[in-house]
Amino acid sequence: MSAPRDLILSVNAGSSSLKISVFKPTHKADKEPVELLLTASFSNIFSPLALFSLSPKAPGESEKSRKNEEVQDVKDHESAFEYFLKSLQDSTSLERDQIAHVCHRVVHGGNYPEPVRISNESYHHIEDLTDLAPLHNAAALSVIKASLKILPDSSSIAFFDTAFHRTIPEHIAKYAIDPEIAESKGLKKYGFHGLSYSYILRATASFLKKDPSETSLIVMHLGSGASVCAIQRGASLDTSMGLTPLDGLPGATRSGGTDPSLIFHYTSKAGKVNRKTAENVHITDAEEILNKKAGWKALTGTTDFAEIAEKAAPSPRSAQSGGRDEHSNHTLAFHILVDRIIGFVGSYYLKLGGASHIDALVFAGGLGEHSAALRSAVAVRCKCLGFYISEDKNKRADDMEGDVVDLGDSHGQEHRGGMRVLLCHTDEQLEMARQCALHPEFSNELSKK
Ligand SMILES: Nc1ncnc2c1ncn2[C@@H]1O[C@H](COP(=O)(O)OP(=O)(O)O)[C@@H](O)[C@H]1O
Ligand SMILES: CC(=O)OP(=O)(O)O
Ligand SMILES: [Mg+2]
Repeated sequence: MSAPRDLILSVNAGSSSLKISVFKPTHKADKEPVELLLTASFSNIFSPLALFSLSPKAPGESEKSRKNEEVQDVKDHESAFEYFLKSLQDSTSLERDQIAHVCHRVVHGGNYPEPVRISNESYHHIEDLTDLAPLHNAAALSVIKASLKILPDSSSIAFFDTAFHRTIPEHIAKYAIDPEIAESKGLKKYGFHGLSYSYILRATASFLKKDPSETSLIVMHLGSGASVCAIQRGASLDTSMGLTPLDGLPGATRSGGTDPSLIFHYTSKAGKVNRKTAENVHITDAEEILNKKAGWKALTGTTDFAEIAEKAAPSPRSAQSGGRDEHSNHTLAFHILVDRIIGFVGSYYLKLGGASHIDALVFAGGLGEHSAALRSAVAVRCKCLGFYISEDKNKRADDMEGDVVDLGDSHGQEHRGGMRVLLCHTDEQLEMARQCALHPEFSNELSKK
């Protein structure tokens, strides 16, 4: 007898990584809707040797299927996905035929308010949005194409980063430009990392024993792409990324927000626009430079933030005093990021109406979850708003259990409005699988055998 077709595969195509998790629905109203069976990831996809890891999570699955290896044949997201499916078949007890749904994280979904099943029409609509998320949508589409080809009996469903931010009010989402042009070209703030913010909202509300619709947070998703979001009573009020994921905070290879005119001056001499030299730099080159050749990689030569945090001096003074010390660029990169983060935290504190309207400040993403030095530097600057952390808890956070960890200094909290400082281990793959298993139409298609 063949195994039931009930597995959910969640695929997250990042700018240089591919994260995949496999889930089984529990079909029980009093339990979490899905159970994790396996996680896999590829990093450094475009480097000569990508790194592949596979970890079984189900109790029955043999430890023998665990892998951590450099792989030769993976050169892009599509080949990484194919390599994963082959490993699933060869090294685990799971079968491809058991996969009912493949959930794809698609960063730019334009005005799609909900997940959509991939059809000719939705595929082409996502393709049209590729220019607005140049590091992401094309990678996701290549994996969608591969799954339609290799898994023709499973359905592919797109889950959008942008959907969470559809509640941002008009006066915050709109730019001060010609309204007709803005409307006809869809030029507005869309916001990203929405699957992560959805997960964090639910997880922190449950931790705080509140209903999500009564929970207000300032959340920092700090990964190789980084953003901040103000969540007011369960709805996105503002976020730091905009029309594209380039705006706001700097990232591993992204500049973050700059003066929009900077692109015209980038290559001209002495900071003056020289039409002759500017002619040689096409506008799409500028987009490529600001997305792929900027950020902390451009400042320091590495995308590894752990190395940057380790080499950065605790105060930015050495970077300001002429760059004499060996690691002044690391110091500069670290403190540029801290400066931009606290700028958004301060702004969102005001937009949310101050301490009595905010439940917590939340750190998440690769840097937010693992860099105690970055959390400490941000928290020191946010103390004046009434956010207190315990340095001891901050240092031990990696060893603390649970998907949400309280970093707070309870003495401070008791005396100032009760705002918490939390760390949340966010999980975009789990968020998609949950939404899929709870969706009336998609859940009906999961075998209950
Ligand atoms: N221990 C650590 N200290 C500081 N930064 C870290 C640590 N571990 C991972 N990171 C950083 O986290 C980033 C990746 O975060 P992640 O949220 O997984 O990003 P993405 O999935 O968007 O690529 C990398 O830039 C990496 O340098
Ligand atoms: C939107 C975005 O920047 O995503 P990521 O952080 O996964 O690169
Ligand atoms: Mg990410």
